[in-house]
Amino acid sequence: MKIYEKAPAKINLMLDVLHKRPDGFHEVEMVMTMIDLADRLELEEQPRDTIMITSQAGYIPLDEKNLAFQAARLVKERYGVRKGVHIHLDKNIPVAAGLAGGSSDAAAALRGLNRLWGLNMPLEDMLAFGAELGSDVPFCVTGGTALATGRGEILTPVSPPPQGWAIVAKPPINVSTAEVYGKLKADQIKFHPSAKEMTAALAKGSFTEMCEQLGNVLEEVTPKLHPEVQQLKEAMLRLGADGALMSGSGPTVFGLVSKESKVARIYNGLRGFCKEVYAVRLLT
Ligand SMILES: C[C@](O)(CO)[C@H](O)COP(=O)(O)OP(=O)(O)OC[C@H]1O[C@@H](n2ccc(N)nc2=O)[C@H](O)[C@@H]1O
Ligand SMILES: Nc1ncnc2c1ncn2[C@@H]1O[C@H](COP(=O)(O)OP(=O)(O)OP(=O)(O)O)[C@@H](O)[C@H]1O
Repeated sequence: MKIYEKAPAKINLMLDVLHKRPDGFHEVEMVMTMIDLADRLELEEQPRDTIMITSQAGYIPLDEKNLAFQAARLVKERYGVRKGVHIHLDKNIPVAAGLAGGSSDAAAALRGLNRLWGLNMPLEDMLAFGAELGSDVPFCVTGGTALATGRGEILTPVSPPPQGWAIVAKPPINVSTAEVYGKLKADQIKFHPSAKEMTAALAKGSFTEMCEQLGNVLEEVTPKLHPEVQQLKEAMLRLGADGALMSGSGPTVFGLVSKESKVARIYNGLRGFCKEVYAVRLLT
């Protein structure tokens, strides 16, 4: 039997850091939502009790470093499953981009294995396993639109964004999330975006107010290391995006537009700058 699971990418509509915690993680307030850009997982039982990961993408680890492998290993250990699985990852989400590609694959693996092995895993277990795998994984388990607090694993559902489009562009540079958080001076943040105002804008269904409330304190770090990030953001706005922001720790920048008629101009304008550009719907 084969099972298919979709693993959508996330964007951070806002990301604030409150302080650095004694455990080294940062206490955050983020509003995250999913976009219609997704990896596809194909899960199939194996005759042997092993976990095998394959992918058409040549540039991701396929061993125990892969987050989908780690998800499968965790489920097997905790639920005492003595069966093997082959997970094929059809990667579409750019890697190390700030779009939670690996985290979403891990979450989709948890959902898929629950079905493949008929485990009836309670949601709390999936969320707890997700939190062991990475800060973004619990949100990827539930999907939708949520306020994420703690180190990102405490989730409160909020209203989805109004209908609209995201133009997503990843410059050809690699960014380490740990390095970006490491370089942030949490006590010297110049401007804190507001989770409260963002969730209020979403509750109103106002595209304009959602765009006004976009903000990410990690923009104090990544664009200083890589000026292309700021240039891309400015290009998005110049080409007519209603709002633009770096997602997560970057380097991906997304621009938001409510009108489909504006999408092509921004998409085509950015293709000159950047090879990896996508125009996708916000998932509502
Ligand atoms: C930047 C975001 O993607 C925004 O959604 C997340 O905050 C990061 O989520 P993630 O990639 O799943 O992060 P993890 O794999 O848990 O952590 C990677 C590294 O980022 C740093 N980290 C992560 C989350 C957090 N709240 N504080 C941190 O300081 C830590 O140094 C950690 O070792
Ligand atoms: N299934 C996977 N897909 C992509 N990368 C993976 C996967 N599993 C492990 N990795 C590793 O994780 C690293 C980060 O990739 P990923 O695409 O998850 O980053 P990201 O989009 O910045 O995530 P986040 O937004 O959660 O910080 C990659 O360099 C890669 O080596």
